[in-house]
Amino acid sequence: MGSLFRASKTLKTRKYLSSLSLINNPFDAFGLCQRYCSHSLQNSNESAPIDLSRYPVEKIRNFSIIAHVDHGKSTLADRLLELTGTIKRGHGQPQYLDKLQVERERGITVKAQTATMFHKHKSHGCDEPSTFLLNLIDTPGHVDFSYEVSRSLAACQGALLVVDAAQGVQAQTVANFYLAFESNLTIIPVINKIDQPTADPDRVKAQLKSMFDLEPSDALLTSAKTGQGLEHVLPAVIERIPHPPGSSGSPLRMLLLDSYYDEYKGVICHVAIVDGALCKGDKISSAATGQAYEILDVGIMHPELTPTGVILSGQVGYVVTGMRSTKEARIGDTLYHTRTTVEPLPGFKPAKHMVFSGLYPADGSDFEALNHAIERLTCNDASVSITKESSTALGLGFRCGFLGLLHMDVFHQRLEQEHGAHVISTVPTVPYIFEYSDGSKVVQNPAALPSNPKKRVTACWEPTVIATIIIPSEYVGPVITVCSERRGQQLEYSFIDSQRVFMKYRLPLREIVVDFYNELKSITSGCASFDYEDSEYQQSDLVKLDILLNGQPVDSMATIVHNLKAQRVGRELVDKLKKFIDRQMFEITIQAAIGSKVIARETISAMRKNVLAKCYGGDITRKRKLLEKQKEGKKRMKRVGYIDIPQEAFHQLLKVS
Ligand SMILES: Nc1nc2c(ncn2[C@@H]2O[C@H](COP(=O)(O)OP(=O)(O)OP(=O)(O)O)[C@@H](O)[C@H]2O)c(=O)[nH]1
Repeated sequence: MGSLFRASKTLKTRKYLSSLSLINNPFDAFGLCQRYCSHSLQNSNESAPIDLSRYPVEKIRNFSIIAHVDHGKSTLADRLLELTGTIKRGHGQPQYLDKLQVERERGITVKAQTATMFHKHKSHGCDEPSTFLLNLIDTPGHVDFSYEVSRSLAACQGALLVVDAAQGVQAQTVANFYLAFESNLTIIPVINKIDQPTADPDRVKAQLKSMFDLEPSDALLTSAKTGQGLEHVLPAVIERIPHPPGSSGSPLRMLLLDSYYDEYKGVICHVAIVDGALCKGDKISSAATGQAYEILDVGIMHPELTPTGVILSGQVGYVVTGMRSTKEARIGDTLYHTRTTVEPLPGFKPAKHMVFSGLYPADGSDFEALNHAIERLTCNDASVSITKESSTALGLGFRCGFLGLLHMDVFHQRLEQEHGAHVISTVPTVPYIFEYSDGSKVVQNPAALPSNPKKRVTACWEPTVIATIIIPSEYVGPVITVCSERRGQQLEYSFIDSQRVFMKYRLPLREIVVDFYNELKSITSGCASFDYEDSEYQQSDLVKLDILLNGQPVDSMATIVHNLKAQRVGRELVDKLKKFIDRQMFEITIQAAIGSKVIARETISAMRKNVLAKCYGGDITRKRKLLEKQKEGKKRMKRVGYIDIPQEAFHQLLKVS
């Protein structure tokens, strides 16, 4: 009954709009929206409870919260949402905008989230306070998700740079500052956690001045935990951050920021209206694909999806179109009214895949189920690249490209938790370039290389990164040792203040994807902070390391390593496998080899079945015959026997660097 009522109401609205002969006239979008809104407000509180036409660009502020991991972005976002009445105080759900189960369990933000708030503020020179529309974007802090940060910043004119009052400036503070700075955003420094006993806001102010030239007097001092100083945050946002450019009277240009799949509504796109206005029922086209759609629903995130029937220039909101899959929703795409001509917006650089790994169903017969789970998850995480592949040991599976190791981990966890898939993942690898006499090739799967690439390969290159490391000065020695062991080259070394050192290293990506950050943290008692950005390829002496079980190479365990490290990595892999492969009825030899040269070897002895159990006393020759038969059988098993490799063995291999 309810849906029938809604449907007839929508029909009435559309008839009303057609009677105004505006529905197909995109140039009069703003007029249409005004009429649509006032009409809707007169007739229904259900479809348009918030009248966005009251918020011209001058009354809008779009800002992000950026910071190093755990400096309190999501907690600060919570407090601002409470302060503006967007969510109830004591809603019982800390880090409200961290909606994914994995975000709650790990206490990290993985996906940027937008929330629209309304705040009354009396501007300088005005007699009366007026209400402003504020769009807050909470961003992830971890380096793997900096792509999310740069996308969010495209919809903003300002950013709150949150810094922990005790920890001070850390590696991702530096990275995020430069992302915001390069996007020409107004940066408001917020020194958070001032309630901590070890807080030293003056030291942090001095760091902000020396590293980023941010004035100490501009810094806001807050405690998102106790609420201290929070009353100054939103006035600073309104006073210091400029309103978005653009005008609602211009032809529509809408930037597609993100998309996800909802069981009931289909694809939901997060958008920023750069110019013009958009109404429910409008026809829009994609600049990337040329595909046309009708707007079925439009609104804001307040903080849940709240239909408004219209969104106007400068606002950030969501649209539901008839898109069937998120593959149609190209992040960074420009959407515009069909039959208008607009200059597409610059969009975003495509996400760069740093790490590749094979994903296989734990049970070979579950391939279709895994395929389905991956398809559904990539609807909500379009930054993963997927291609099908097959392995002799693991059967049919997928080669997936991730933004980093944490991203890979989070993807696995979401596959298991949200889609019930059980997967085996292979050793992560980085994209190497191998040059053959007939051209070069990017290798994302070591199994694709011939066993002795040196015979045919004329040169090989590996990707490098520029790493930023910030540490207390007493740990400089051990950190330099670890970086040189990982083939790093120091580029910069300076003091942030009397206690902390800032270093820049060029490191091969292969060396940091596996366990580098954990090692850094353990040698610095958890005080190191680390960030990286990708850099150029460098020529390198690489070899393919094969793992053989009973003489048979296991393609899914092959890896590419630097020649100098091959011996150590081979030994570690063989030792780990010996620990995790169970004894079987036959002997198992585990070997690591480069081409035909075996560089490490271990043996797992056979379990012995007592074939003489039923022979009570009696003839020695009969016993001998039984033992001979057993030996023969074992030889045969060793040749044809299928060795069970537990999932744990694959997981352990991930940790060998
Ligand atoms: N003492 C104190 N703790 C705080 C304050 N703000 C946040 N915290 C705590 O710091 C931890 C991290 O806070 P989050 O808000 O999740 O940090 P975040 O920057 O969003 O973290 P990521 O999303 O992982 O980057 C949580 O345990 C918070 O309770 C504060 O002002 N004072």
